Amino acid sequence: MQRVAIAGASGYAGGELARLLLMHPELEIGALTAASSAGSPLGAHQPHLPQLAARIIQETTPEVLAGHDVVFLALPHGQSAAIAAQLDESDTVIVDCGADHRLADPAAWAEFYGGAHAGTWPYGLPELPGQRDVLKAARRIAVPGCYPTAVTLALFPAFAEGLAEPDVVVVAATGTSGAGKALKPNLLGSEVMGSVSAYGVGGVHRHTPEMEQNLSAVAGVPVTVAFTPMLAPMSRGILATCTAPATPGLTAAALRDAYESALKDEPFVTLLPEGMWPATAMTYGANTAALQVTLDERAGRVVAVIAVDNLTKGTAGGAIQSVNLALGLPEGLGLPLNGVAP
Ligand SMILES: NC(=O)C1=CN([C@@H]2O[C@H](COP(=O)(O)OP(=O)(O)OC[C@H]3O[C@@H](n4cnc5c(N)ncnc54)[C@H](OP(=O)(O)O)[C@@H]3O)[C@@H](O)[C@H]2O)C=CC1
Ligand SMILES: CC(=O)N[C@@H](CCC(=O)OP(=O)(O)O)C(=O)O
Repeated sequence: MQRVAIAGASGYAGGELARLLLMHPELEIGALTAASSAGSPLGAHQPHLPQLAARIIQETTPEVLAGHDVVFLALPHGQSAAIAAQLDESDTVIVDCGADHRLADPAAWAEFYGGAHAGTWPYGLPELPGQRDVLKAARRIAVPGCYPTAVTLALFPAFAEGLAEPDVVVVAATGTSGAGKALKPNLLGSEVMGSVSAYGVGGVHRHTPEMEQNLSAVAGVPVTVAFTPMLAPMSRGILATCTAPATPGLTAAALRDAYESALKDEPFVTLLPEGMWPATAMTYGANTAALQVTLDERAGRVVAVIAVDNLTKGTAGGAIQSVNLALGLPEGLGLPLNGVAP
């Protein structure tokens, strides 16, 4: 058994990590830490985890996090880099579920996040071409953002085969848990229920450079992404519609073949049967992405629609998938393939 600490255990990402780790046969939960909730029982914050209800949350300090094989940092942006810099354990796998170590370009960091760029860690998306080999040796892992996970999985097969022009448009709806637990006026139930609203419009959402980074690496040329996120009245889930101009001469059959071939060995990315379209409910609580692709022949565009659970494949499940690789365990160990329905 390898021992695992969760910093940010009172939050949404920390709670999902704990839920999944309780089902993992090779990882056991050690320290559970947070900030304002330190000293209180985990059950007060994660009532869906009765096995851990009596565990007392500790302060997030290097001393408390020391001595674990894996440390998950599910902390607000900026906080994970600060604590990671104090964790001087080269053999420990340190996993940043926040954004601090995702971007390679300091200028993009400065533009979208501001402040000092903490550096870049191996990117925790095993499905990206070549990334499994990187993660097998990793002792630091940057967990992708939830939207970039969805968008990258939806479009990488097209860009890997040169089937789309590098001019992407994404419109994606997310549930409220994406914003974390902190109370925000626009996330009050009375504001969210019965309404879908756009936010972060006009190229300003901080996940834009991360999507561009991933797709540009696959395409081998700079890819621009026009991204419009939306808030939907659901607790979990992302549904992203991703389109790009088709390269001249592309046929629907060639597009389907490319996706089938890119995804045939991917355990967690399901290319749905033709005619079936993704819905967030397909992935609820599962470490899966449900994907469909087609060619809009009239508009000349590749259209990929994808659903993920932002907390599972979009954060905690994806993080554990990468940790499995880093520890030399089977990549899918302990991770749910089946969702919850209805
Ligand atoms: N929610 C999502 O869908 C996704 C989240 N992430 C990332 O995961 C991270 C956590 O997000 P999420 O769980 O949603 O956020 P929450 O607001 O739900 O939880 C934040 C957690 O961090 C703790 N915390 C806050 N400040 C500090 C600090 N200074 N020192 C130590 N602990 C602190 C909080 O403790 P306390 O409650 O005691 O104050 C809480 O446990 C973020 O970086 C986010 O970007 C990534 C992908 C998707
Ligand atoms: C509804 C809502 O606000 N969603 C979040 C989702 C982003 C997220 O959680 O990802 P990281 O914080 O890991 O980058 C947002 O759009 O900012």
